[in-house]
Amino acid sequence: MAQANYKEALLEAQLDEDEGADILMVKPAMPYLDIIKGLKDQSNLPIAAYHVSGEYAMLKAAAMNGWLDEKAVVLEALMSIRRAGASVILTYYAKQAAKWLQE
Ligand SMILES: NCc1[nH]cc(CCC(=O)O)c1CC(=O)O
Repeated sequence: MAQANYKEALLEAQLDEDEGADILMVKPAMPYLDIIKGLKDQSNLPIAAYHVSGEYAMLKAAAMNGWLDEKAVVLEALMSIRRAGASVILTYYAKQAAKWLQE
């Protein structure tokens, strides 16, 4: 699949749905927020996003260097995935985010 081709991504996902997919998962998540939004608009299936290790590592490394406020930036990143249309987010920040959201 051509990464630059938005229409092809939506078409491939439609074919997956036609073959009986129960969930449509997009990975990695943040470079493909437009695809998440497009799938949300096109399909009634749950849209899942995989916030992959590289996305986690970028945030964690920057936080460890003191370059950003980890809690604020991570919750904003996860919110952007949610706002794009994902109702499921697989992320290595899951346990930490759950704790932050309960504070
Ligand atoms: N295709 C397998 C698969 N499923 C999810 C990931 C990403 C795992 C991660 O980096 O968090 C990978 C490896 C890859 O595509 O490179």
